[in-house]
Amino acid sequence: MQRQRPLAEWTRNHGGEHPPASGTKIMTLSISRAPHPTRHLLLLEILQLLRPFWKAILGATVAGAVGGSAMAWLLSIINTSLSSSVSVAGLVGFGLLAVLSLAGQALAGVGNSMIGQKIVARLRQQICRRILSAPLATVENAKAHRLLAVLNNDVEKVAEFAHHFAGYATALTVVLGCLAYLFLLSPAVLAFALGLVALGAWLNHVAMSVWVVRFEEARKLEDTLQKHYRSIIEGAKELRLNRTRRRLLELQKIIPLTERIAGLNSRAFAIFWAADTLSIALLLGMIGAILAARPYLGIGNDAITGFIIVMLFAKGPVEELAGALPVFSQAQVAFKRISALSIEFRTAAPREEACSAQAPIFLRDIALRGIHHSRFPGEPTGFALDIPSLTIARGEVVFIVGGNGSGKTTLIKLLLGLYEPASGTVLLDGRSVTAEGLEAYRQLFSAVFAEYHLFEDIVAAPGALERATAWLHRLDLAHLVDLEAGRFSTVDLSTGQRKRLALLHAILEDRDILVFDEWAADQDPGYRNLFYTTILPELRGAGRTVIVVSHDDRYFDTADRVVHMEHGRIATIVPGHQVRVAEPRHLFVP
Ligand SMILES: Nc1ncnc2c1ncn2[C@@H]1O[C@H](COP(=O)(O)OP(=O)(O)OP(=O)(O)O)[C@@H](O)[C@H]1O
Repeated sequence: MQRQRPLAEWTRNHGGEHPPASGTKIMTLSISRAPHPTRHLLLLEILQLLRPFWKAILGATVAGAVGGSAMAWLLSIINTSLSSSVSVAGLVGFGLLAVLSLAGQALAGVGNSMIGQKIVARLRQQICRRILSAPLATVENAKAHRLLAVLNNDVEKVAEFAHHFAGYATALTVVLGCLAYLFLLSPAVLAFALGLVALGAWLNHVAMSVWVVRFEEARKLEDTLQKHYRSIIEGAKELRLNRTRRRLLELQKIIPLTERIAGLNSRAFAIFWAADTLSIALLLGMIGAILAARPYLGIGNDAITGFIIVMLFAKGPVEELAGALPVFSQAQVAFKRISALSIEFRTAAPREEACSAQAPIFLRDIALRGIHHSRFPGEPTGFALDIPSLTIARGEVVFIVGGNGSGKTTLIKLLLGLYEPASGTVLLDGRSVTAEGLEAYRQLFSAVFAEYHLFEDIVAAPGALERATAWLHRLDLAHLVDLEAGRFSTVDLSTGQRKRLALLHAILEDRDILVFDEWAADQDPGYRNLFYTTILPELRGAGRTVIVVSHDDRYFDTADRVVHMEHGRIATIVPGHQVRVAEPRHLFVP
């Protein structure tokens, strides 16, 4: 693999855009620091999210505006009817305007709630897509608890805002309609009302700038809380065995942290309620002041009663809008977090459609040349892997061995094209694997990692499902697991049994190269023996190339070659017997 240009440089030159889909050789970036989403990038993210819905947004806005204006007109009819008798035409007008106002608001409400929900769905899809297409190192470095906090917590906050958005939008159109009516009534009265609105807005703005800081602080702590959640679920066994650890986690971590988050949120809401009460006090004060100053203002009675009707009518929607502010602030904080993650995961990898999903033809060998890889680039200490040259021939069974932390797993992740090296190349049949070819290159492999995930669905080569039942018998799983509509009936099994099911997944995929990272470590002696002395030779016999990370020195002689790793380097390669490449065929039915 050849590193062409780092993502940071690309992003600098192209304003954070995706690189062109094809014709470029830009590789994915293995390590990316969490970027701070600038206003520009945030705006870009928001616009990208809204773009597909602009017609619906426009329609809902027009419906809302019509509904709000009709409401204002309605208020004018009510006001004039208070001082004079109502004609039949006036009553008909009242009815029509009421229908128009309600229809406009209902349409705006339905439209906005649909748009809100679609935006949330899109947001969820976009984050998942970005995580799915990001370089493995970015996912690993982002840490699971942080990703989960964004996926669960932040998206929910945005969803909550989206859920209420229709109500807010309707309230806003009613308030705007009321202001329009005040203008018709008397520009002087409108000026009063606008002064009031401006004062209220300023008050809320000041309060918001204080409470947003609290919300942001609380949100930061939620990441750590997610980590503790994982500890209490994943560490359930250990925590039950160690009372001191359990008490420490609960008393010194979870309780203080949750209290702190609650305290920050409560203070934020207290500020909101103070600002809200002050705004209502302002409104009532203004009505009182107008009533008191009526004789001196030179404004007609109509205008005064109209003003009071409008103010009292608009109080409800105004309160609703004010109540939306903390929800909006929380959604804003959450959206910033989502965007930061989204931008961090916006990879310079070629777009999906530009990549071939077809595995290339594998004729001769895969190789690493001049590879240097460091887990945390730029840091002088820390693990680094240096592989000047390593070639694995088709049909070979190669063991990668060495002490803990010597770099075996890192080496296979480089061979699989999962990590991008800082320098050096991965070669397939002598040709370097480019960024565009990487996706296809990875389809050559099936792997069972030491830290693997067991999927229930079987995504197998055509015809492989028939072989699955036979393999379930062979691996002594048939009495526990069934095949149901292309999936395993259960994956809730013992550690060794789960690993055997993972092996079955790899075999059913029928790929050219199989990689097993300490597969036999959890197996009983019988299955360990079966793996090394029967399954590996069978795979070799079926023309497969097999790479095995192993600590089982008893079985090293079953390999064609043993690559010995030490401190991120190849210490020795012990040659085995002559490799005889078998004709590829489907993996057999046992
Ligand atoms: N999750 C991690 N976070 C930080 N550094 C890591 C992590 N995993 C591995 N490393 C670093 O990478 C080095 C190589 O790890 P690697 O997993 O490749 O070793 P290994 O030979 O497969 O070890 P083992 O036999 O224990 O599985 C380690 O020595 C460690 O410094």
